[in-house]
Amino acid sequence: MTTLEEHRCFDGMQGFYEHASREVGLPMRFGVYVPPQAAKGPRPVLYCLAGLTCNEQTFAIKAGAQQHAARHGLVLVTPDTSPRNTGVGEADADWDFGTAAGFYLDATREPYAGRWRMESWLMRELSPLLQAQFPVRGDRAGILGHSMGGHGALTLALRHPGRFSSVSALAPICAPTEVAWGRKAFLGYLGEDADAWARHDAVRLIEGGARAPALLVDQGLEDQFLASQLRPERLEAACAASGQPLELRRHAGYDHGYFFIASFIADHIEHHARTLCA
Ligand SMILES: N[C@@H](CCC(=O)N[C@@H](CSC=O)C(=O)NCC(=O)O)C(=O)O
Repeated sequence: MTTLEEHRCFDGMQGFYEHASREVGLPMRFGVYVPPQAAKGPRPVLYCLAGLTCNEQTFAIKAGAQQHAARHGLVLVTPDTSPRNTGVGEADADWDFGTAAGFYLDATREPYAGRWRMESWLMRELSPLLQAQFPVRGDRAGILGHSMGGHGALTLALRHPGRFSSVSALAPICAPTEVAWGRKAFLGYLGEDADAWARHDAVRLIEGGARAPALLVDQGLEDQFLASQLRPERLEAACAASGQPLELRRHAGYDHGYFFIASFIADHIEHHARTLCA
């Protein structure tokens, strides 16, 4: 693991790191915020997944989460959103597919299958690496995400029961098989395999019986992607029909961006700390 940058932040340390990923076969980057309480021993960890066009620095720089993580003693991890410098030329053609648009799954379709292994990287490689290199408790992890990262947080929690004790999302893509961003990504990464698509769709997973810890979801009502790409009402309906606990909060006036995230991130950190730091 290589340290790229480290910065003192709210008496803890915000760093950015790179390691040679076995799963991806390329260097992968991630950010880690270590809170001051970690000086006395390992702390619970909260994975923060960013959206389309973002990298490992975006959430760390723009969300304003560190001050709240420092208060509660949570380690924050901000993984990059896709492999980089893959040599797959077409991966750089669009902002909503390929580079910076990994959708937190393992691709099965060429030319993406070898490198776009975001789910395996996060779940099988980054998690043990963090426990080995940082003061992180192995038994207490939460996950949150924004937009494409919200899709990632919901689906990873639903697909890996027991791995995350707390889950939340801001403006998540709730039903990717029904919207353009998701359909484009799933076709490109998974091909025309409808069953595989359903296994990476939060609404379909919940309808199929998968369960996650109680969900907190915030959504701005002036979000430019609300009706076309996000569809929180589909998550609301699936949770109501199946008994999956969900608190969905709708906020007048807020759009899709990081000013929205920064406005509600304290509530999300609090939501996770209530379980992870109990
Ligand atoms: N370039 C796009 C807008 C891209 C965008 O809004 N990205 C969001 C995530 S969208 C879903 O995953 C984001 O978080 N951007 C980073 C930021 O700093 O705001 C367009 O032209 O519409």
